[in-house]
Amino acid sequence: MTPERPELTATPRNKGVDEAVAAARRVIAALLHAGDRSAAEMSTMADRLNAVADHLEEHAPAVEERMIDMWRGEGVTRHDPVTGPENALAPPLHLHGRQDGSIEGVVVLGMPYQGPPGYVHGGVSALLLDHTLGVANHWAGPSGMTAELTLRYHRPTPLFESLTVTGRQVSVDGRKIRTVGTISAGGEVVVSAEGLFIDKQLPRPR
Ligand SMILES: CCCCC/C=C\C/C=C\C/C=C\C/C=C\CCCC(=O)SCCNC(=O)CCNC(=O)[C@H](O)C(C)(C)COP(=O)(O)OP(=O)(O)OC[C@H]1O[C@@H](n2cnc3c(N)ncnc32)[C@H](O)[C@@H]1OP(=O)(O)O
Repeated sequence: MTPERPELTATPRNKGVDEAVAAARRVIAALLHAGDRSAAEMSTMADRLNAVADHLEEHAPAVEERMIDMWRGEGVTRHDPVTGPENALAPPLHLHGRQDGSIEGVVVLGMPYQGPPGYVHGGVSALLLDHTLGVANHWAGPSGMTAELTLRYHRPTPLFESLTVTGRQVSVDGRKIRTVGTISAGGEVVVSAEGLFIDKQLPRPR
């Protein structure tokens, strides 16, 4: 039996790379928050962070090997820049399926995602919606690559508040897949999206 709210994105594990990535997200947000107004000694910070990066680079597998890994099994939902618990650029948005065939997730965006003062960058909203529409297609049936993405920004999208992101496949006509989605804040739609996806799968690294 399908659970009532099936998970469509990987649940972050409180260990391994997920745990380190969660810490990296904190560092990114804290650096932006602190800025040069902070009392922290930033050149010491830079040395410490570079030492961490040196260590990681030294122990990382070859890119080709890692790419194969990323596209195997559950890996497909672990590395993307929207939901991926292994990707420090991902807020991350956690998506689940709804009984009506659409999908939904909730996210709070902080300073690293700022565009206009106090509000989310429009390109970040586009990123969230492109990905959510793509996952909505996977959930509903045929999926593909984004050919067109049309956005309407109705109201500024607030930082530091719960945002609900939704996606729903509306039609499939041959290879053409049409999908819609929204971002809402406080129960009001702030961004809406319409996407045209073309049924095409690029080969996975192997
Ligand atoms: C069971 C639940 C499991 C849930 C699992 C959860 C997660 C899923 C797992 C993995 C998730 C991973 C990712 C999914 C999420 C999000 C992904 C984000 C999406 C992207 O980030 S993706 C990158 C950006 N995207 C591109 O990088 C595309 C570049 N582009 C191309 O690669 C080609 O351009 C392509 C392929 C689009 C088409 O090329 P093509 O050669 O295959 O087809 P062709 O050109 O013949 O077009 C066929 C018919 O579409 C019409 N058509 C085409 N383009 C059109 C347009 N723009 N406007 C209007 N009509 C258009 C033609 O007019 C023709 O129409 P007609 O047949 O009527 O003549």
